[in-house]
Amino acid sequence: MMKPKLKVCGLTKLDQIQELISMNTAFIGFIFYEKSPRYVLNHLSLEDISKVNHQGKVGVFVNEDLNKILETAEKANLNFIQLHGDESENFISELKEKLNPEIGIIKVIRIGSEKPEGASSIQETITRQLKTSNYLLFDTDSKAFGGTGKQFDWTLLNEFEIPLPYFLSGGISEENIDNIKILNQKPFALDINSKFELNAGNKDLDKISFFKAKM
Ligand SMILES: O=C(O)c1ccccc1N[C@@H]1O[C@H](COP(=O)(O)O)[C@@H](O)[C@H]1O
Repeated sequence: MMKPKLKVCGLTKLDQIQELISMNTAFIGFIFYEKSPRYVLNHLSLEDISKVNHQGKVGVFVNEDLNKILETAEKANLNFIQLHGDESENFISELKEKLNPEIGIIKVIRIGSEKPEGASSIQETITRQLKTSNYLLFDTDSKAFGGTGKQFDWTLLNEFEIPLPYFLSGGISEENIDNIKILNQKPFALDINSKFELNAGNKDLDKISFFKAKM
């Protein structure tokens, strides 16, 4: 089995970013959602982010204006756009058309406590992303959209045909990570966030390093 890559999301401190890069973290995530307690522009400028020398810089957006995403991607020199809201396929198509083709698109599918009939509509949503997205990311549904530290029922993923590599997210921690063995299709990457913080946006690097070694 291929070992999943690691994404650490919700970064706000340059020293922690450099440390994560030196630990060979594959993806580093910046939240561009003003309502998030990890809103990166309260801590760093677009120029600061643009100067971070890494090929896995992910910008997380929630129902953001298309031009704003394009502008942020260019100014912060992002490598991936994570769409964490209710972005339609038309929106993602238009974004793909206008975005630098070297930037990958990660579409988030938020999963709640679905009834069986909900599962078929999730499958349709998953299948539709094939045309426009490069990756999927499964996270727990919530009013805050993400960063809640809550896990969804991972067994649901075994009911879906997942045609793209995917990031597994939503309350991942050292306590639940062993359960990925139940997944038929293994994640391309694990996305960790609030379970590895001293406070919002301030990561516990020792805890991350321990987790990485255990992965
Ligand atoms: O972290 C946030 O504050 C956030 C806000 C809005 C959308 C996404 C957000 N973060 C993403 O949430 C998931 C899961 O985080 P957690 O492990 O449950 O804390 C992760 O993909 C972040 O990119």
